[in-house]
Amino acid sequence: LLGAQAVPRSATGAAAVAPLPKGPRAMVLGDWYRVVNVSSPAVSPDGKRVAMTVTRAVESENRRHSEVWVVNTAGGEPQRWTAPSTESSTPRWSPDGKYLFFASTRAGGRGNTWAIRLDMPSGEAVQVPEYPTGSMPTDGSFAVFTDAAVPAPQVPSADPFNTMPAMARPPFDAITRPAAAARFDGRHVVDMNYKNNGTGFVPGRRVPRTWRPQQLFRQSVGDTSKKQITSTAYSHRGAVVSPDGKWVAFIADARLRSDSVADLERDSLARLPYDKVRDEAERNDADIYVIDANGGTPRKVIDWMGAESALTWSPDGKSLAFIGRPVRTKSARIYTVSVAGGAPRNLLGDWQYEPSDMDWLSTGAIQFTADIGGRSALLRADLTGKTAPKELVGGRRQLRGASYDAAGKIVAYTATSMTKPTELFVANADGTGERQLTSFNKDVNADVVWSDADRFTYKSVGNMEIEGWLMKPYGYEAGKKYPMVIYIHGGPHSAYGEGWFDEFQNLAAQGMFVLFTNPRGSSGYGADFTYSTRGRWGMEDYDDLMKAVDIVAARPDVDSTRMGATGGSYGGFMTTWMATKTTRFKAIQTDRTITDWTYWYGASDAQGLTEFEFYGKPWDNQALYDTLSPIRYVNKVKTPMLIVQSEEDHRTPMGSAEIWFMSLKKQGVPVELVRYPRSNHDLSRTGEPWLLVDRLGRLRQWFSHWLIGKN
Ligand SMILES: CC(=O)N[C@@H](C)C(=O)N[C@@H](C)C(=O)O
Repeated sequence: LLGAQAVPRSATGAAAVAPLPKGPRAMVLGDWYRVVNVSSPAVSPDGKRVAMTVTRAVESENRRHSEVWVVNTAGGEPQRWTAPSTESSTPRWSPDGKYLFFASTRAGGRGNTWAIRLDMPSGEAVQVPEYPTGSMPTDGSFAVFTDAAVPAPQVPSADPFNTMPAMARPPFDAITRPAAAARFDGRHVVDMNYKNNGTGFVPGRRVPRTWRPQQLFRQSVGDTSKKQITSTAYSHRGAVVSPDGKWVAFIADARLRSDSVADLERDSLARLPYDKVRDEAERNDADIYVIDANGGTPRKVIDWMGAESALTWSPDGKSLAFIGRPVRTKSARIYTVSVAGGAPRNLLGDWQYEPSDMDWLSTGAIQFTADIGGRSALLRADLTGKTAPKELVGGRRQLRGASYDAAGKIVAYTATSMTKPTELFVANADGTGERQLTSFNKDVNADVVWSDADRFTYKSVGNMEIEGWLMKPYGYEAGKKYPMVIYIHGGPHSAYGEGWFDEFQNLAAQGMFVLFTNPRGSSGYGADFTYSTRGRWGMEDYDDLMKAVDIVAARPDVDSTRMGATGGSYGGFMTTWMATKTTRFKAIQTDRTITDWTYWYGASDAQGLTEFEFYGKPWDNQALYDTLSPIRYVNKVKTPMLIVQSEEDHRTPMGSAEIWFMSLKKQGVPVELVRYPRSNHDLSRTGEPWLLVDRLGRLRQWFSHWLIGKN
């Protein structure tokens, strides 16, 4: 009766949790549930407190749980501020200090914005409809936000298909109809975007296509009425109010064309075959505008070629800063421009790295975080643009989510390093006086000896410098030889780095070296590096990976006869590609894999990736789609492979894994396919905890079996 029946179908049942041995010791799978994640720090306007989201796994219930916690910047124990019975996250303080707002799914309210009162004792979270959410002037008297002014079109209540499951209903443009509404529960598809990795299948429209341009609204604090200040056929994006409350800056179509015209033009261009002159040219789809905060006619601030984002006012209200990217293949820069107009100033010059999270502080400084290869740092831009930005907080770690007090004196951020899961830190805004404010992971850190990694760089094809890391096995002893597994990241435009990572720790704990690198194509090294693999996937980036393997295999403590490879998504493509090109690995694991780019193009929710990277659609460039598809060379594979795939992965759908599995089976190559239910492309990151940990266990077992000879 137990057996298959004992496996729960969903995350509802509670299960007993086995106690773990005291440390110091190697990580065991159960430790995964103990690691706490800290995110979304928010410094109070007076700089005295920091609120944050704290997320833990609830092992017995196979779920994660998030709460809002608060800690004094002066130090002391962090306190939980939201109820353990509900999910709460992403806190933010009202500028007047009266409320701590946060997102929550608790029942009995409208929308998901809730607040804790700070100006009087109050036990329960409340909703405050008279306190608007949006961009506020310095005095915090009102907020500006964007919303559609017209309601979404409703399907008539008399629609004969209303009783059907949403995906089964015949979409608006459909020619066919169910023989009987009650007898068809399949999926009827007419539109291109009918599935999405996160949300799953997306029902088609039951009404004609309409446009609902985003308008500017303002709402005063203490008043629930919302005043619409624009009424246009184009959308307003990224709206920000000037510090004095008189103006609103926003981003909109460069010619203020209606959303319908801009969308229809984009749709028809997207149908054309790749054309070098047209598709590689700089485009000006959007520009920056300013409008009176009570409405009127907008004025264009600048005609700037490229895409603008992260619009921010200077504290004196005379200038605007934005992050601009001239074309997709060029690095993003921070620019400032006078509100009166004129040429924007590039503050980063030809600095190699790209900004994110920019703030223009009330002290006048522009600060931002940036990935510097595999680490990240907090930096201050030179407002003249003459010198490279100054690193304020850095080191071999990853910083995220910088948040400042109103005076621009204090900054809080989360940080993680190779052997330290995320915690909250605070420093003076100039980077001095840093202190760690939380130790949520104290107990697990005391029990588990997390493995550290040595960073190295090496020269690869074309003299390109590549960054890599080698993580030592748990219990490493000089003079002994250990197996090694190389990890290959996805994207391909993402990166590994200087942060605690469950996957690396999982294998290092089994007594293996873990090698990871950022081959060309990775993000974090500037756009030239990121896009240097365009049309050449699996070529020089493969060489970059294999050169790292050569370097490590030559070490006296690495057993080059016991090497493995693993990777997910683009890394899944690369592991199958490797399997067709070399037999030097004793075992490979391929995760959320891609083995045929033409199949992937048709089945994935992200065709734009290869349309750009492979210079067109499969029928525009079929030879490239074929040449770069591992399935074309599957007859060369000799290496045992573990394939891990999620049933609801719409990014890298199951077909690639199925054909790989069948091809290896037919050739007698050892292969296992593990298919995870109720999970999508993000199983290894945000999947159900029991399934996620099960996957980590399979990787341990696979490599232990083939590389160590134990299971
Ligand atoms: C853009 C994108 O989703 N690419 C996928 C093929 C991919 O490689 N994703 C990475 C980020 C992953 O690890 O899932």
